Amino acid sequence: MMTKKVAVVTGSAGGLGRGIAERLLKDGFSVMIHDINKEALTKTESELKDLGDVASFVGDVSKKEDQEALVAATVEKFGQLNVFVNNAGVEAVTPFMDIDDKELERTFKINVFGTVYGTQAAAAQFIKQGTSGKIINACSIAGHEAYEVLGTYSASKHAVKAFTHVAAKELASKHITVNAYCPGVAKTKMWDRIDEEMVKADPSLKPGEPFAKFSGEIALGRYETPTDVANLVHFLASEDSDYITGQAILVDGGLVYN
Ligand SMILES: NC(=O)c1ccc[n+]([C@@H]2O[C@H](COP(=O)([O-])OP(=O)(O)OC[C@H]3O[C@@H](n4cnc5c(N)ncnc54)[C@H](O)[C@@H]3O)[C@@H](O)[C@H]2O)c1
Ligand SMILES: CC(=O)[C@H](C)O
Repeated sequence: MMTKKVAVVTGSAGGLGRGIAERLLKDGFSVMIHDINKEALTKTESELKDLGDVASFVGDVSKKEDQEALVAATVEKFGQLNVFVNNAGVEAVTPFMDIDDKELERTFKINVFGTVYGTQAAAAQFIKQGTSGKIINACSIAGHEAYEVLGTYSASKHAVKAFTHVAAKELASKHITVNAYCPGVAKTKMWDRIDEEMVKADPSLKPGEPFAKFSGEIALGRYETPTDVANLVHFLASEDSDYITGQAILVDGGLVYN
């Protein structure tokens, strides 16, 4: 009997992470969903359980010990680890001159330190198992371009892209691939908050206008859904992507071209 492959998706109580977890369950993975928000995570786990083998783990990606415990709990529950999706992330919306220590620390601790800790914990497990493995990071169009009032966030996603390249180079000899998905504009709770903060930063804007302006520039004429992102992560988690590593792939409907 073939053993089922096992995936972890961080920050998957809602938004893009939940969409990714759903898709990987449909693909036949056993999936450990994970989030800092226990209540939302428990609800999501019960909603996903009919799709396949799902379990949940509450943790904070910015804490190295939590990331290690997440991998340990996954292996204890499902016997191995094959795919680790560093999806959890937070936004920061502030005019450049007002960026402060608190914002820099929070954003970098979650988006950058979290990705590094998750990658280290997953790679250590793949090496211990003596198997190949796939690490898949959440980057963004903001990791390719830089956007006004999104300076801290853009810088954090550029750092995620750089760590994706470096980890891919260093881990290739262990048959571990490291890639990133770079979504454009998806209507999740993150964009609800970005919209609200952009309106606060520029009172000439009305609620909904920042989202409409960003998504209005998408060549394919509609904003992104979690399914659009999950379709790419499905590919990056599959054997079809075995010869791809170190890439930060845009999945944005035609918004950023590089
Ligand atoms: N929504 C977009 O348009 C968009 C575009 C590009 C990239 N992204 C990236 O995709 C990822 C998911 O975005 P989303 O829109 O679904 O966000 P979201 O805010 O809707 O969901 C993020 C989830 O991560 C969890 N989380 C936050 N901090 C955490 C922590 N410290 N530890 C564990 N979990 C934590 C939240 O509780 C939440 O459930 C993020 O990395 C984001 O930067 C989103
Ligand atoms: C939230 C995000 O990464 C882009 C700017 O939509």
